Amino acid sequence: MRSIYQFVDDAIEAKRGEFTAIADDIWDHPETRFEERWSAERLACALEAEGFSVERNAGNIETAFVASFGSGKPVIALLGEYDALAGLSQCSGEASPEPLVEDANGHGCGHNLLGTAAFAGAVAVKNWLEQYGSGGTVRFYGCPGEEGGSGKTFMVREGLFDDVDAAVTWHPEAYAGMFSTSSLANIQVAYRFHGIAAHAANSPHLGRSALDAVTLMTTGSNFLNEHIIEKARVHYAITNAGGISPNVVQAQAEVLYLIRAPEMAQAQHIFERINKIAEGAALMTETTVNVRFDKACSNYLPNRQLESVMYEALQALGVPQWSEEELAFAKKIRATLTENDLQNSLNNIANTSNEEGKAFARRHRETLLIDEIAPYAPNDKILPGSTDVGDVSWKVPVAQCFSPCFTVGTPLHTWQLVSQGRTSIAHKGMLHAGKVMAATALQLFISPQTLEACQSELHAQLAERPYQCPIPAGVTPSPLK
Ligand SMILES: Nc1ccc(C(=O)N[C@@H](CCC(=O)O)C(=O)O)cc1
Repeated sequence: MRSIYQFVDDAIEAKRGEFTAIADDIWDHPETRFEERWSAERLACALEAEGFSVERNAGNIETAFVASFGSGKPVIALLGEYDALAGLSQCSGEASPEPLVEDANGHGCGHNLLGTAAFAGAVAVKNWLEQYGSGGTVRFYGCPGEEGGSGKTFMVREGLFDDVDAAVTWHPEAYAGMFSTSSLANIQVAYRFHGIAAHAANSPHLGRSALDAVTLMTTGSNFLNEHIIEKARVHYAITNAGGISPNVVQAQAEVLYLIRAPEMAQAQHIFERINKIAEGAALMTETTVNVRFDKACSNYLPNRQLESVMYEALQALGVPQWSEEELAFAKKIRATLTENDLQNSLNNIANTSNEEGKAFARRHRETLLIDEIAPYAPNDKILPGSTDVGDVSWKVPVAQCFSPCFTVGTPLHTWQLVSQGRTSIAHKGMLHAGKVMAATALQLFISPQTLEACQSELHAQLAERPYQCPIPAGVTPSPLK
């Protein structure tokens, strides 16, 4: 048998055109959380055409689906995302901010690539199972609403991962490496204040302002910020300011909080304190407050066994090489980034490893497109962000890699990222990630001992810290309003 690395490389290269077309199609239809109807259907149909059987509306979530090929154990999952961000519309391949459609959505986190690479990986695994397999199931999980929605946490709560043995995924980045850190747990919760409308000049004494309550609540939580653990973060967005008329006392107003901490228990503790601030604000203003739990996700639990399998695949497969045209475009993008953008991006790269990682980041200060694999070292660091892959990682062993899709220094959630997400640079990184995920998954089919080692590692952790889904029963996925 040829090496599995050669196999996945051939399998994915053979359909390069189809995969890049899907990623571009999803880029062309940017849909925000839980409204990814077009994107989910594009992938679901492509999976059906490849012989997968597709369960749509998985877990009763309209834009979630599970595609399976094969039968029996082990069940290995590839996780794909396809949601976009609001307000980030941008023409592709441009080195200046130019919305494609004013005020429209855009793929500012590269999820058009994320979902498509997982699809490519699933197809390569399926091909291998057909030719060489002796049982087992490969699944593609169509995971909606990662951005602010925690789609996967809902999917975990609905039991969709109950019979899965391990999962792999990735995230587009400026470099090839391992997602070796934890991430922040978070809770998102909406506070809606109800007051009494009144003429703001004639009878303000009869009005009770919900907007005052929001203002006092945010003031209170900003004071709280100094008295919580250092790594926690409390952000908010005022989602309803009570109208646009200053001469009407605002009868309703809403603020959406995002509370983050390294551990879910810490986030829950801060959430309780924020609830008291909300009650205090209502008391001060003689308004009432309604608390709506929106969503939550757990911190990510790295699985060192599975990570080392994936890192081996990454090293065996090598990294994309860049053409003169790609480097020339990257140079133009780099010219739009600040020194602070670059430093922040290099810090993020350094954060995924130890001293070697810092040296790697320093070495790439002038690099436009990285063509070297970042060092990997298990560490206790925390990504300053959250991901709903966290909840999957408490359920089954998970490994995640990064793949180079963007110019070094490109921040996530910016027009520069949207612009690069439909170029040959992004396509190369995406196909590369598909190969790494496929090869990692195949090792688990080939070596039951390896899979068992990954599972023992997780079970040892769960014995000490059992998992509880942080989203209470009854809470349903909420689209961006
Ligand atoms: N490899 C990554 C995974 C997630 C993110 C990220 O930006 N996640 C959002 C998720 C927000 C949420 O969970 O609500 C965030 O942290 O704000 C960034 C890199």
